Amino acid sequence: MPSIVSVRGVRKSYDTGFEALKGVDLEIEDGEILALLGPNGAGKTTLISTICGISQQTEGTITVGGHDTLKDFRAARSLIGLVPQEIALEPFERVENAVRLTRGLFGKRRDDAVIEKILRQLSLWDKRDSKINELSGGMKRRVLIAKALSHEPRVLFLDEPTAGVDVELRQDMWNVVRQLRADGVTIILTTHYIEEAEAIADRVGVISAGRILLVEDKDALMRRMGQKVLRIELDSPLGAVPEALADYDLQIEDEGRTLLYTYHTAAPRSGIGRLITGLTQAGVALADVSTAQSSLEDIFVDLVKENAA
Ligand SMILES: Nc1ncnc2c1ncn2[C@@H]1O[C@H](COP(=O)(O)OP(=O)(O)OP(=O)(O)O)[C@@H](O)[C@H]1O
Repeated sequence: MPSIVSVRGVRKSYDTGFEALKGVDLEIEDGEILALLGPNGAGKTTLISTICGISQQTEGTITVGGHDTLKDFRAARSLIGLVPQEIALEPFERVENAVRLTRGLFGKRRDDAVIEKILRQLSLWDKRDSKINELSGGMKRRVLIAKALSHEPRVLFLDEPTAGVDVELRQDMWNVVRQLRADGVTIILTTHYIEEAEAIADRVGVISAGRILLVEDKDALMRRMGQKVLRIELDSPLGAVPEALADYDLQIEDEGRTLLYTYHTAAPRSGIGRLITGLTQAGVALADVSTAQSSLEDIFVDLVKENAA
């Protein structure tokens, strides 16, 4: 898939001298939903602000739709919609007006059909004449998205779209995001919720301490996540894996007292039954058995820890 956003060798130092981005390379594919995961202070907001041209990188280049964000700021920015985390709206403004005004700020001519389409898409059409302070929190978030879409951007950045919202509203937001993607909008969202990335992302990026540690297809990550480790504690130490079990990828640990068997939960058969039978037939006595699942959260935590070390 072609890239809609290219980030190459980007570094960003603030006036304090602190380097928040330490050489970021990232290709965002046209039409994808990319979730950016990272601990507090990782540089997610800095990266988004830099791509959107709100702050300028110290080194490196960024293009959006082929336009350089520094040399060709207006053209690049016109392709981007940004939904901030904080709800910052004029309380007494009416919904439709607020969205129309934002379109005007981008220098786009008035187009009521576009505004209607956006409001309908976000289920705000019935609320178009409501004052913003009369809306629920969820509806206010939808207004923020409508404003970000008012100038028909091709790329939409959502900063923590579901921070602090209840489960039902979260599902609702996910549906909105999926619908926008179906309409051809590329979506980048930052999130602290790993299950959010699992639910809607095509790809997942992990950022920590100003570096991108991983960008990977979500399904590939889920397959990794589907790994389980069966830990078998033995009564007495084992020198080698019994011949009959040579086709199992077994690890011997703890001077022969522990056997580790890694298997995929998605596989039709785990092979555990045959393994236990094989061990018993070979006269190996088991003391205890347990399993542990590696989750996206584990992968994430391990990655971040390794990077900090
Ligand atoms: N204007 C600024 N001046 C100096 N340092 C800053 C500035 N803005 C951010 N930083 C620092 O840069 C680092 C990255 O901040 P950033 O807000 O990009 O992180 P984040 O990943 O978005 O975090 P969070 O998940 O908490 O929102 C932090 O250490 C932060 O303190």
